This record gives sequence, structure tokens and C-alpha cells, in this order.
Amino acid sequence: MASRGGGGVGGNLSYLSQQEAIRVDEELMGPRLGFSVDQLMELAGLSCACALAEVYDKATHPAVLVFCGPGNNGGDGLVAARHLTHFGRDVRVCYPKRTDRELYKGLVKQLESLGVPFVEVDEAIASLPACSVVLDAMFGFSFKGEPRPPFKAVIEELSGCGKPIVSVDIPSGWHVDQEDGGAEDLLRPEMLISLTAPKECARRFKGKHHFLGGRFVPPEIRERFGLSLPEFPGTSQCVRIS
Ligand SMILES: NC(=O)C1=CN([C@@H]2O[C@H](COP(=O)(O)OP(=O)(O)OC[C@H]3O[C@@H](n4cnc5c(N)ncnc54)[C@H](OP(=O)(O)O)[C@@H]3O)[C@@H](O)[C@H]2O)[C@@H](O)CC1
Ligand SMILES: [K+]
Repeated sequence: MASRGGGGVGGNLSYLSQQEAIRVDEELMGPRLGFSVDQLMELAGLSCACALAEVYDKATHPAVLVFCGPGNNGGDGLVAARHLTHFGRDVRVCYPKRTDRELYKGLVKQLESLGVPFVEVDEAIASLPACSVVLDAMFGFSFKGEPRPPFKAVIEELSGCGKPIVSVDIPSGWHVDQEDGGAEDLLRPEMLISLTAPKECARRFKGKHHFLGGRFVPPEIRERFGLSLPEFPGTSQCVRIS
């Protein structure tokens, strides 16, 4: 059962531990509910693109630099990069640790066919002054330990870059279950988009914008995990938490 307290929804918002987040993921993609990872990633990435676009206007924030990690958080970033391109943003992607899975190869091909540039870490860091907003899709709820290269250097650079950072699901480098601040919190995103439900570490998020995305959680999962979450308005893919 997810823990509650603080945040929106009348101060009764639910937070998932790392183990609970993994269990929710398994349930969604298990035989009872039948989702595929492609489906969930598409909806998660779309919700991140929508939330970013809602907060950071195209006129003032035209250039988006997306950092993608090796797992599904990175996959969400690749999907979001495609939707942001369709929304008219000037997108660049830094994806230094690629996987060989067909899903990821397809996501890369889709971006390449749209003319989205893929840049190495050095080039991405050098291009930070010219970008308007950074999308952090490096690590999500499976992150453990301390960030390893090349992401360690990226997180260090981003921490002092002065650009607004939008984190997908977890601010990269933060330990998922740690409620109170730790020395590892190098990244201070201005915006966090929690997917499915906020994770425990989101209790210490102090940025300006906290959104919920991933509009795919069926009532069965909400009930099983005791999730208290804000309702998505109308047809929106995201909802503001705070
Ligand atoms: N149901 C949902 O809510 C949905 C969730 N979705 C998304 O999936 C995300 C979870 O994805 P995930 O499980 O693939 O893990 P994620 O966090 O991306 O990273 C794992 C990778 O990072 C690596 N790695 C780990 N620690 C490291 C370190 N210290 N330093 C360096 N590397 C490190 C690790 O490598 P390994 O340690 O195994 O070698 C592995 O390659 C979730 O947060 C959400 O964004 C949606 O797509 C769909 C629906
Ligand atoms: K992230």
C-alpha cells in the first residue's frame, strides 16, 4: 500500500517506494492487464511533452535539450523528444548509452527521420547556453547507487547550468526511496513530472512545478495500491500537483 501525506489532493497524495513502483509496472504489463511497454512508454512520453509544453511556452522556450539514460526513463525521453518536435520545438537529444532492443532502435529511427540531431555528451554540454529548457530522462525508478559515467558528469554540469530542468519521473541521481534530502541531490529541477504516482523522493521536490503524467492507470491498480491522486482534467495527458 502506497504511503500518503503532504502534497496536493487535500494533502493526501500517495507516494510509491521503489519496490511498489516496480510492482505497479509488472502488474500493468502482466497477464491480467495486458499493457505492453511500448504503449505505456508512448503515453508516458506524450504526457511529459504535454506537461513541458504547458509550462514552458514555445515563444520563450523554443530549444529543448533532452538527455536520455539507458533504461525506460530514457525511452520516455525519446518519445517526449518526438512529440516536442511535432509541437514545433527545436529538439536535440543526447543518448550516450543505447540499448539494442527493437523498441529503442525504432524510437531513434523515428527521431532521425524527423531530422532531430543526436549529440555526444561534450557537444550537448557545450550547447547548454543555447538551449531554453533541459529534459532530464536519464534515470527513473530503477536507479541505484551513485551515477556512473558518462551520466555523473552530465548531472554535475546540469546542476550549475542555470537552465530550467524538467525531470521525468525522478530527478536523476536522487535515490528513489529517500524522503529526506541527501548529499546526492546535485540536480535541482524546476519541474518534475511524476509518472503513474509520485515516488517517495518526490516529497522533497522543492521546484516550482510538480505534475502527474502517465494517464493509463486503471482503477484496479489505484485500488490495489491505495493510490490517492489528482484527476486528469478533460482530455489532458497531465495534471498539476503543486
Ligand atoms: N509503469 C510505469 O510507471 C512506467 C514507467 N516508465 C518509465 O520507466 C522508468 C523505469 O525504467 P527502468 O526500470 O528501465 O529503469 P531506469 O530508471 O530508466 O534506469 C535503469 C537503467 O539505468 C541504469 N542504472 C541504474 N543505476 C545506475 C547508476 N547508478 N549509474 C548508471 N546507470 C544506472 C541501469 O543499468 P544497470 O545498473 O542495470 O546496469 C539501467 O540500464 C520509470 O521511471 C518511468 O520513467 C514508462 O516508460 C512506462 C510506464
Ligand atoms: K529522470
